[in-house]
Amino acid sequence: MAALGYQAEDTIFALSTGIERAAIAVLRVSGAGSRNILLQVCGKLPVARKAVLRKIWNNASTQDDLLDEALVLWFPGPQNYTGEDGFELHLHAGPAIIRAVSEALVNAGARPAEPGEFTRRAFVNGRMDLVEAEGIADLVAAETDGQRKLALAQADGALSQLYSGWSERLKKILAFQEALIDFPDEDLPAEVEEGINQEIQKLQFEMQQHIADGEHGERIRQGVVFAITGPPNAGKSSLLNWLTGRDTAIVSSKAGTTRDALEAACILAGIKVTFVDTAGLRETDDEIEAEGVRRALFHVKQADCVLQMFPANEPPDDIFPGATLIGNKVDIGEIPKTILGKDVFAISLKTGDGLPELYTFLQRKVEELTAASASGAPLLTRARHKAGVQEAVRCLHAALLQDWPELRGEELRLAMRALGRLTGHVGVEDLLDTIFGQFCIGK
Ligand SMILES: Nc1nc2c(ncn2[C@@H]2O[C@H](COP(=O)(O)OP(=O)(O)OP(=O)(O)O)[C@@H](O)[C@H]2O)c(=O)[nH]1
Ligand SMILES: [K+]
Ligand SMILES: [Mg+2]
Repeated sequence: MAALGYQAEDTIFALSTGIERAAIAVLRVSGAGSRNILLQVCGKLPVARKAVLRKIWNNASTQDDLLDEALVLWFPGPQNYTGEDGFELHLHAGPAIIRAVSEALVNAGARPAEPGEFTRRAFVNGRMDLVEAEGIADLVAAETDGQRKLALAQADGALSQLYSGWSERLKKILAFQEALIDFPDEDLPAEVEEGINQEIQKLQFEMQQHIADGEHGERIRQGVVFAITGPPNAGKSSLLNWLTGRDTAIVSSKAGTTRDALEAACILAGIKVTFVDTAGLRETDDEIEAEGVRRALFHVKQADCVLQMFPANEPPDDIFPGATLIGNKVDIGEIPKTILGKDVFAISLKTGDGLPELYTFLQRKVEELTAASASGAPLLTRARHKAGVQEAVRCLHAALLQDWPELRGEELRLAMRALGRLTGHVGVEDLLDTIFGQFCIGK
């Protein structure tokens, strides 16, 4: 496993609870020096994994400088989060107490942890793989139910099992492939080679399926984006404000009110949804408005879903690909039921007509965009995973095209390597800083 010589032997500590006002603050310590440090600040080692009330001293042996009375938990390694000896102090959460106890820990030989250092140690000590560690980072950052569920499954190893299952199968294929290389003149049944091909194709198919479902996982993790577009005065800003329950955008009867793209987010069907209100689309000589229109079109292109609005009596001639049509101001004029064969939602942001139906539709749309995979397999959640699985698919494809058994074996090994990098089982030293740098301090 990767060596982290410059820091692995240090004993680290961090405040694991938030810095807002609270009743209790947890200081967490991990590393080989934990036992001695704990003895120095509280005198006697508590029973493992049992919360015990103890006085915390700057130096327990001389009993000078009482700092707090706290719950102490002693977690000897390796059966704990980081795999090293460690302990927790559940202090009264006053800033002066936290500062004084932190200083006592430094006096005793610990140093403050870097962001993600606890989890990085857990990885280095084989307590979890990289995909699980990323799941922990996502779990801590989760704001919506969708993000929480996805992260929990990942931290729990569901995605890792999928990837390591593929690795295991590749290992078997490779073993058969080696047999073909080592015993070219033996009478290995023709089914062996045929079987290898079939198994490679099957793996390739499953991986491609996983990549195809991956958009859903990334949307759950990062949220779904809806762009609101249409001509000036369609009521786009009114819709943004209504959907998010906030007065984000200026609404006025002056056409061309909105220039910049405005974003506001809310939670819909357990998913973070960002609505982008944009400048009304029209030909204009005004330089600033023209830039607004250019940006509007950019957002329409980027969005997961486009809400194309128009005011009563002004039905559009063109429809953006895949857009949902919304006719507003049904209170003052006619709105066609369909345009170019597409259904139209008739609403009024003034009277509230049609809004419950639109809201239900948007919830369904979000569910559709983030639905679990048809096979029930865990979803891919990050670009890093996508790149790794894509690389493995490319290698399997190359293996299938390769007639030379030795070269075919090499492609299979490269595919295994791509999967190994995902979970962190091979060659990931250069990735570690990127991955663990995203964590907060204390995790
Ligand atoms: N009668 C009626 N007026 C509405 C309705 N919805 C919005 N309005 C009015 O229409 C005008 C334009 O609304 P906005 O929300 O600013 O429209 P917009 O599409 O954002 O306009 P731009 O930013 O200029 O492109 C405002 O005066 C709103 O009060 C509606 O359902 N019925
Ligand atoms: K307007
Ligand atoms: Mg507007």
